[in-house]
Amino acid sequence: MSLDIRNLTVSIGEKPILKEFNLTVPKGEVHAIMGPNGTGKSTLAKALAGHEDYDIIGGEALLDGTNIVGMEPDEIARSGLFLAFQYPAEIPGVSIANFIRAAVQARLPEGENLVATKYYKELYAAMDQLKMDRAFTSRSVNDGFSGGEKKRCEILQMMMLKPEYAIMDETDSGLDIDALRIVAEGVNSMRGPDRGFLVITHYQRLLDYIVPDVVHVMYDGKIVKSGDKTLALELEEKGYDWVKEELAPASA
Ligand SMILES: Nc1ncnc2c1ncn2[C@@H]1O[C@H](COP(=O)(O)OP(=O)(O)OP(=O)(O)O)[C@@H](O)[C@H]1O
Repeated sequence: MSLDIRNLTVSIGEKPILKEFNLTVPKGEVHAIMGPNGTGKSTLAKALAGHEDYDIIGGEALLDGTNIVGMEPDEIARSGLFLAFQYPAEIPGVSIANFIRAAVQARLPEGENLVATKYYKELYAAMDQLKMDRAFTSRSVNDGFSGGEKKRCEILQMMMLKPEYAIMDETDSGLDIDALRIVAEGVNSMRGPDRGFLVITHYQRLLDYIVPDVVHVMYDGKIVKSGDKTLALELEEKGYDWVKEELAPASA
């Protein structure tokens, strides 16, 4: 059981961004992707989530064997893939409680109804874990939230939806040190044999808290190097130039 991305080629307008991209994240593992700005990390996340601006012109993305390429975003979410956005959208007029409730309901088998008392009990427990004030439940999704509050709200959604696979796009950006730890604990509490994570980050520090099984380096629309968690430390220390030099030693 895995999220299996095979030869995925994605363009924005005429510009190719992902070029025959390959990656497998088995259930039970946490994979991290690092890489210089503009190499296509967010493009990967958004293309997998079915964002309309990204044209998938080749390849497939198999979620436990089912190809999600071409599916609508809500169908992809119902299939068990969750994306925590780098820049979460604001949804004025829709409360967090109602938004998450509708999303959780949509993932239930047809004919099954969410029991309100059970839902709120779980919601409050997750909010307590993330140290979110309960007053947030009645606020509109992300409307006027600080950067860190938006990221906590994303993790709250993930904890309630319990996806099979979660992609986190720079969830650590904008978090203060305490919030980083709390968010990481939220993620760690969800780690297990039935779930896979893909964590996109620029900073090794996040990976001290969410310890990855595999670290990948993405460059120019492809994974160009993979290793264990020590690769992140090496990147932090040496930057990306040595990886680029390894790719093109003749021109270095
Ligand atoms: N909607 C868009 N329209 C045009 N170009 C885009 C669009 N979205 C992304 N791009 C371009 O695609 C390339 C890859 O962007 P992407 O956001 O995937 O990179 P990234 O690796 O996530 O970068 P960062 O580390 O800075 O977040 C960039 O050159 C970017 O300018």
